[in-house]
Amino acid sequence: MLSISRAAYSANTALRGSIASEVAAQIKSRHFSSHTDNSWGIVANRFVFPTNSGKLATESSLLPPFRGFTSPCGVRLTRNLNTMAVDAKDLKYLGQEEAQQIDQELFNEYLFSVDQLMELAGYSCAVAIARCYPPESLKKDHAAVLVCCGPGNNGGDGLVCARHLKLFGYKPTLFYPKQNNKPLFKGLAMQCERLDIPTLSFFPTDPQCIVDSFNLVVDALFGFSYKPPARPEFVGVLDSLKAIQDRVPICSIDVPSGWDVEQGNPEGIQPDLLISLTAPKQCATHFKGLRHFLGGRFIPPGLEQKYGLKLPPYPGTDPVVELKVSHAEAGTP
Ligand SMILES: NC(=O)C1=CN([C@@H]2O[C@H](COP(=O)(O)OP(=O)(O)OC[C@H]3O[C@@H](n4cnc5c(N)ncnc54)[C@H](O)[C@@H]3O)[C@@H](O)[C@H]2O)[C@H](O)CC1
Ligand SMILES: [K+]
Repeated sequence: MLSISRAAYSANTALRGSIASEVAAQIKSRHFSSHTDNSWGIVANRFVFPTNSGKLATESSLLPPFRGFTSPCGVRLTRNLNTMAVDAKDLKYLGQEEAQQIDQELFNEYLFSVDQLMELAGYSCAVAIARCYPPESLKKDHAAVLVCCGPGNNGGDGLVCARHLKLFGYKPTLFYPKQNNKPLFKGLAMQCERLDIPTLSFFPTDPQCIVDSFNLVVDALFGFSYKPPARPEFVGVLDSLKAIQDRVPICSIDVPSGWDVEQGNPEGIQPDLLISLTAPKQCATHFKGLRHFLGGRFIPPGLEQKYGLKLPPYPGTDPVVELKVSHAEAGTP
């Protein structure tokens, strides 16, 4: 076991080189034990560099780099071929203030607790991810997935999602740099820890480490309360996600992180999968990825009518409904 901090990692080129060459040489596993990383202000339980059992699948050994049809992790994604996908044209696309109003009304008028809605939201995200990227189709390290969680409720959805992904047979790892101290969040983080979900204590500065280790990145950094520009402590992470997005698909929860909730962000990350919660936000009209789901099946009909949400019917008992993605329509809510 080896202790490592972010500073040590950055300063130690030999260590970085050894991590990279580990992948090339298909070395079996590497573990980093508990430590405190003050530069992020967090205590991470441990860092585990995912193990590679058997032959490591590299991009070139798997597939041609066809973004838009086949993801580099070997999963075939289809667009608009899913007959269950519904036309999103009738849906209402929410602005930031309206999304926050609905949220407050759910808590104050309908007396839901945050825990309840977060559980349903995070669960629906895990279901949508499993539909698009079944664990058995992911080649790297037993379906290894990196779940990046922010400080707000979007991050809480990510923690719940990570827990369900683990129960679905994935191998999630958390990156949760600014941990929320509220009891709800501490509980969610502890549940992940008890499920043996490790937490990265720093974000690898070498994008290749992420590419080699993870099949997918779940983006739960910021949701509908984000206000650009990103504060300095998150700029590096958002840049790293941009650097790897053509090689490791990003699945964004509710809002692609770093996007203005209404205007989007053409320079920002471009997820392959977007899971909107409650109702899509206006920025979803700028989504250029492959598949778009609606989740968070908890809106009472009275609230749906009051805000004119025109939600599509969810199939059967499903917690998610797939929305058609039509890039010709992007920009017209
Ligand atoms: N009704 C629903 O649909 C539900 C949705 N859920 C999820 O909750 C988020 C919204 O959560 P909220 O806590 O209001 O905000 P965020 O998570 O988006 O982020 C707030 C967090 O981020 C910090 N922040 C804001 N701007 C910046 C910036 N420019 N740089 C750095 N940090 C920033 C801010 O200080 C806060 O700490 C919604 O999207 C859904 O995912 C619920 O889980 C269930 C109900
Ligand atoms: K997000």
